[in-house]
Amino acid sequence: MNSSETKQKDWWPSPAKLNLFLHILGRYDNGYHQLQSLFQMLDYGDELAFDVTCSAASDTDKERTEGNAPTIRMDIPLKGVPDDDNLIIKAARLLAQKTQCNKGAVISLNKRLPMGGGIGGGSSNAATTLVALNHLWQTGLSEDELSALGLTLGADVPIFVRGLTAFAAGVGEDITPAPQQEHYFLVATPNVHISTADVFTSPDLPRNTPAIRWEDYEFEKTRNDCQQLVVNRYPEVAKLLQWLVHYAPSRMTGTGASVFATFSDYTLAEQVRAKMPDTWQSFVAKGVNRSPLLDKLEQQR
Ligand SMILES: C[C@](O)(CO)[C@H](O)COP(=O)(O)OP(=O)(O)OC[C@H]1O[C@@H](n2ccc(N)nc2=O)[C@H](O)[C@@H]1O
Ligand SMILES: Nc1ncnc2c1ncn2[C@@H]1O[C@H](COP(=O)(O)OP(=O)(O)OP(=O)(O)O)[C@@H](O)[C@H]1O
Repeated sequence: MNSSETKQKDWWPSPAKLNLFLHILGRYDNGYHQLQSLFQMLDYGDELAFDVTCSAASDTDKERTEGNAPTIRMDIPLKGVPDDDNLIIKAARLLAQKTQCNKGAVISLNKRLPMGGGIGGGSSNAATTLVALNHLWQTGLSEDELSALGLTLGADVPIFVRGLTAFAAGVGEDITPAPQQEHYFLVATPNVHISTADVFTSPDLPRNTPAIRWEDYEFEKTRNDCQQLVVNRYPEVAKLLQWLVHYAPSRMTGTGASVFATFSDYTLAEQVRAKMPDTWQSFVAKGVNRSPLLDKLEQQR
């Protein structure tokens, strides 16, 4: 893609998140876990652009299903993720189906976030798709309706639809906005793939952390209940945490593999990043209380 094409697109932010802590309180009958977590929105992430189509799919379009089904497809398929499995396409199809919308979309993705990193890439992409297409297709769903729809795609989708730094309980859908001091985070990802489902099905995972009251939250008094298991299984995550903790308070996010270190100063975070071995992918971002997706939506109205 050349730079003039990039400029013409109207990009919608799809920010990353961090789990500043993640406690596992128990397990529901359906196998999902009862969590408590603090989701911190970041001012850094992927971007999505939507080329809305109003007519039926062309005869040559492989995406054409039956009758006059609209085209919903990626402009360029995400590497390793067929459109049928891509959460962006799943979200768009779900919205079209739910609202009986007869418009389509060709969707471009500027992928910056490491996939399967515990920073919410796919879930955030799904949420941005729901929010943006609900606006562009004028399908008129409320934030509550979009969140409920998002939950069927993944536990983290509702928090990205809401777009606020927040405490989350239940499987992640019971959200209480919780503005935090806006720190800078050095986020680093070792070159290992960790399956969220594998971590959650491990017999070694602790599942009995007592509930905390939100008003009692302090970073130092909390932890990520998945971290020890991941550190034991993945020496690269252990090595990265040992390296980071030397500079700042550090912890794993989600089920890994990404970890974050917290700084009050941007320059300091970048200085530490500059010292980091190249084998670890990394970025520095600001923790924000309001997601850039909400700002984008507001600009459109
Ligand atoms: C743990 C977190 O990373 C915290 O941000 C997320 O809640 C996981 O969110 P996600 O990747 O969107 O999760 P989903 O796609 O809904 O589920 C992936 C897998 O994680 C497990 N899972 C997820 C969320 C949850 N509360 N309990 C679970 O047990 C389930 O085994 C599920 O098969
Ligand atoms: N649009 C998408 N972006 C990234 N991954 C996607 C997307 N659609 C489907 N996936 C699949 O989802 C898997 C998990 O990716 P994702 O980046 O969402 O994980 P994660 O960062 O661990 O998320 P979370 O923090 O919500 O657990 C990928 O390995 C990929 O196969």
